[in-house]
Amino acid sequence: MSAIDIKRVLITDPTDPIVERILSEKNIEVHSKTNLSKEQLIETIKDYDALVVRSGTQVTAEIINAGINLKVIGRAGVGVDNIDVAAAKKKSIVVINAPAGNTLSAAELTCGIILNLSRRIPQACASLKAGKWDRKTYMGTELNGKTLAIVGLGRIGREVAIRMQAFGMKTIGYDPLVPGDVSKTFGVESYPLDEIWPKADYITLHIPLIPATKHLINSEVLQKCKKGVKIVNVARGGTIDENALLQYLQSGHVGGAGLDVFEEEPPKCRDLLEHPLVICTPHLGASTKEAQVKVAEEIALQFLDLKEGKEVAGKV
Ligand SMILES: O=C(O)[C@H](O)COP(=O)(O)O
Repeated sequence: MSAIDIKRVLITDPTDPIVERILSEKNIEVHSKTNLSKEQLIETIKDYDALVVRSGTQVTAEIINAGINLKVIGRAGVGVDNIDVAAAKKKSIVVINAPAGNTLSAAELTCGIILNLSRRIPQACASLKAGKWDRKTYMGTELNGKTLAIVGLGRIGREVAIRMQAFGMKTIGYDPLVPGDVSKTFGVESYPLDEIWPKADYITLHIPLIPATKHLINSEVLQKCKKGVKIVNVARGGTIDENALLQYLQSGHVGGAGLDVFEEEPPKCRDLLEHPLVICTPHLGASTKEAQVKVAEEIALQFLDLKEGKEVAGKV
């Protein structure tokens, strides 16, 4: 790979200061400008040869084409669905992500959501804070002995499996890239998707948003699930058809949903957010101090490698 001359880096989403520290030690100029409007970003980007974003900045073809000096886009995180990778490739702009740094944080949030769904802790807490003493509504269920279906058995899915096994959950899963003998090594029995749905008490998604996964959870799938199934999404919003989910929550077929990500962010689906069986967080999977340091460091070090013409692990 030929060396990429990175001199000026623009950061447009809140990112740990370690990026700036690592890059400025190598005499790379770094400017952090968050909350830019689309127009401001189009105007600003022409002065930079590298861009660092999280999921907040929409790096559209228009932005990429305005980046007349742009050579690299670094995603301080995993998902690159907010970056028009095809438009970048057309202009020979290298896109990299930080594939490993936020794994544990995303897995831990997922486990927390599963526990919260089983006992409705946020709802019970809100009820008590509102002055009620309602022990009846908040009768829960144990996780022990229940089946957790994990769709996507990559880094995060595996960590979720291992942790939830400690609560006595049976873990099953599906991943087209992970054969059954491999998933067995971390205690997950693999099944084709169609066989997963009727077995699961809880379903958690750990998949990217690509055409094949858009609305993976839809009416047809929910119909095949057990009554009372609980759905967790700390991956990408578009993987669930939110209208279908709301309809199945309203009918009582779905017994709960824990959502950290949404088709549109911030979400506009108020009926879904306000449903009493829904617990939700504002895309916080990677929002821990540890994860943010790790992904920021991963991106900065890869920028230095690209500058030296080295191959990098996060090349998309
Ligand atoms: O894809 C990711 O890495 C996560 O969704 C985190 O997104 P964030 O960097 O915007 O928190």
